[in-house]
Amino acid sequence: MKVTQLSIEAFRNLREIDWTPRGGVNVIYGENGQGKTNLLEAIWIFSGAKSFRGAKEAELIPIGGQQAGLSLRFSDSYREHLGKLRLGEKKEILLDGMPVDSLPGLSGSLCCVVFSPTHLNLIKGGPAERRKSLDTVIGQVKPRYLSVLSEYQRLLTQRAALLKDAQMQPALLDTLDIWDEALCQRGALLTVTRKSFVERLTPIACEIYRGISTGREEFSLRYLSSIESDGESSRETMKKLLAERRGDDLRTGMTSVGPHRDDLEVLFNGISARSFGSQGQQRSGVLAMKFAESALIEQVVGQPPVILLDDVMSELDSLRRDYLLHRLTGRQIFITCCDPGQVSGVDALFEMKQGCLTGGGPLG
Ligand SMILES: Nc1ncnc2c1ncn2[C@@H]1O[C@H](COP(=O)(O)OP(=O)(O)OP(=O)(O)O)[C@@H](O)[C@H]1O
Repeated sequence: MKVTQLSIEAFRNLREIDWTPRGGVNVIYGENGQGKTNLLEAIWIFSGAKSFRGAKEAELIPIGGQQAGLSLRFSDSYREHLGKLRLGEKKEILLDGMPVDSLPGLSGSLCCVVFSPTHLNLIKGGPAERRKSLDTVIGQVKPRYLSVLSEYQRLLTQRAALLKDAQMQPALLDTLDIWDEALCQRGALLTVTRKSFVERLTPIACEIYRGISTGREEFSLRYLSSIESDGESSRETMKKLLAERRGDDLRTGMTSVGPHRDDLEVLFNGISARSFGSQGQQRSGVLAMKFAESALIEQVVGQPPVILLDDVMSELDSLRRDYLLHRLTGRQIFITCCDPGQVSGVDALFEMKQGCLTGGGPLG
């Protein structure tokens, strides 16, 4: 996949940008706080995934302004697409001229993998970070997964309200089985999809980890499910566990089993990377996972995703930088950095200064 043109009317601190990137390695350099990450975010938003900085939609609108407006032309192996976004009071999202009701509705058209320093939380942070990361990448290759996820989350909220209300009106408990049935149907589907995704991701991530790490430790990933089933279906197991724990759930007002409680364990030589991994090991582990995502997206959708690398080159030594760029040959890559001298094999160089983008001519 390739981004062929990005036009920005207004987006965060970026204004009136009409940009034609190249097919290979695009480097956007500039001092801190100029708008380099904002530019990557402007591309990423068309993937339909949530902001990789955890930003709310309102934060994308320029401070003091009323609206954000941007459009992106991108192509896959079959055709060119045009996405248009207007955020603010008069929200409008269009894909190839057709209205889309929300940003997640764009999922499945532009596949991107992003890696920024905040992604170190994938190992250091809590389970929610890892679940979100898995959901984001699965959602890109299976947009239907996101609808099931949002139904599941809605059912969880409704079940929590019911558990609470049932303390005052016990008759409401009679309806709990119906909610649990619906919850288990979605919950099992999410669990099975995540597990099989992690099974496919693991060998690729291990191979990449071996390539980028100087250590000899074995890298592995394990999906930890709260509904581990022993032969029976995940749905049956979840139903059984929900029934067993109904007393606890009534007391706490929360649902204690299901994919919202799961985790992705990252291990070095079978030991928790979160608790025992060094900074360098953790960084290499996250990179391996991110690059494995890219390879897996390519396997599933049959074409490579667009790669967004935000400010990560300065954190890597030259051997790792070269290894990664070599692995990414043939893809369109956007790299932001302060010092463009750190990146080799650049196809086009752009400078970001106070929200304005210049350059892109032949490299001197
Ligand atoms: N909604 C907004 N409206 C206007 N300006 C914004 C908005 N959101 C962020 N900014 C500004 O954008 C700038 C940050 O841009 P960005 O994060 O892209 O910087 P950067 O070039 O990637 O910097 P660094 O190298 O430090 O990561 C800051 O000056 C910030 O104040």
